[in-house]
Amino acid sequence: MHRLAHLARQPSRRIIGLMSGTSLDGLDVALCRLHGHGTATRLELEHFATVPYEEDFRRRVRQVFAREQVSLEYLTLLHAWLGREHARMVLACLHEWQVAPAEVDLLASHGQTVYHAPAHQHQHPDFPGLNATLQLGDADHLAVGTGIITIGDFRQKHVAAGGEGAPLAAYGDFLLLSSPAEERLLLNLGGIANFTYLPRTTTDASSQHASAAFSTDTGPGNTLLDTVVRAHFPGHSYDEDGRLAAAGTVHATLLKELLAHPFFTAPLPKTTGPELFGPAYLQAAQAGTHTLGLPVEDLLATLVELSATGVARAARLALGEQPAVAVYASGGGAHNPVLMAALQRHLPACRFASTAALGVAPDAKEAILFALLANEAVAGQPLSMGAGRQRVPAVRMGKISLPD
Ligand SMILES: Nc1ncnc2c1ncn2[C@@H]1O[C@H](COP(=O)(O)OP(=O)(O)OP(=O)(O)O)[C@@H](O)[C@H]1O
Ligand SMILES: CC(=O)N[C@H]1[C@@H]2OC[C@@H](O2)[C@@H](O)[C@@H]1O[C@H](C)C(=O)O
Repeated sequence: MHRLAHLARQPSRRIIGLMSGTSLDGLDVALCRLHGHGTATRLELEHFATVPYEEDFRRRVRQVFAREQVSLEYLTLLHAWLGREHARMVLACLHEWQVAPAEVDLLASHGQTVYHAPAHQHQHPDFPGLNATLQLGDADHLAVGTGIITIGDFRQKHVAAGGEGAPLAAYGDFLLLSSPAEERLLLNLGGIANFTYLPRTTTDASSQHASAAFSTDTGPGNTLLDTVVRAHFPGHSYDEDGRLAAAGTVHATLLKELLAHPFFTAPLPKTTGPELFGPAYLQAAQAGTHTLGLPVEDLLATLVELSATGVARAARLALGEQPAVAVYASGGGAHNPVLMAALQRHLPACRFASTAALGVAPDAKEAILFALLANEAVAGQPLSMGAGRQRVPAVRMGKISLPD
């Protein structure tokens, strides 16, 4: 605790942010130097790596991932095992980068979301209106395994304060990427797609512009695309550069059926996950439109269109009929030219670029977010954002795990 108090007073901190997302492609590890805190934060990314998950690793996570019913024994074992595995991966990165654990101030661990249950999605009769979310990979294992003080389990505070536990991106995007020059959407195309809306900053009152920033999920990003590729091409996990989708044709009837889900018209902000946008949702829509035998290229083309339409609809809900803002993309889907082209078509008045144009590596952005949140937990203040229904809970997030 003395060490934490000391750290809080330092002008800068060296923090590793960890993110393991819904795509289960690997653990993102971002070693950051953070200067200051709050709106004065400045960040340097010193090192970044994605430690890929082996097939057997993914198999274990999939035993419980987004499943309504699982073995409680398996879940318990996985919680400890993931913490230990993530610690091992962090140590391997540090070894590679020739950085000693003692040279790192904090580890910020998101863990692995295994179930996301916002009230609108679970509708369980025993828990009406209750938002909940569960991340595995216990932070004590990371702290003890690496010797680095670890801040983990960020999402619970957000839920406790009235949010759905996600997206947390608004907190980091607001601190790092707000601009006096332009209105921005920070669009993350992961397994699930989400964006942060950032109005222009005004010169004086940062509190005023903070009042309108918020983030929301928009629907599937890559998750359904990956599901289809895995089912049709064993050993492959995604449609590289959208080549298969580019060769297909959008099936209008299937698209309409997929878009009929009330999630797409629900007010912002909202969150979702593969619990909803998974194989059962796709199968039901295909069965209902007699398209179970659709060629895989057409199916992928339709799902790209679904992801792009989800983003465009949410952008219109946030910004009106003809959004005309700067959009900065990140996440794996930003590497998919077919998806990016569809987005530009849906939002013709927006200017698209990668977050790289803002100095933030697009694959590292979510891991960086957790480093930022840990920095705020230790040295910052709760941040107030959003207005009305879009109010973002004013909280500092994360729990402290000490190595000894
Ligand atoms: N070159 C590429 N072409 C097409 N798709 C790609 C490419 N590179 C990555 N992707 C997609 O990006 C996915 C990984 O994205 P990312 O790592 O952002 O997801 P995540 O962080 O796990 O998800 P989330 O943000 O929902 O938690 C891959 O599974 C794949 O679908
Ligand atoms: C519950 C959960 O893990 N949600 C993730 C997921 O991946 C993308 C999207 O769905 C987003 O809402 C969130 O992650 C990012 C890092 C966030 O909280 O901003």
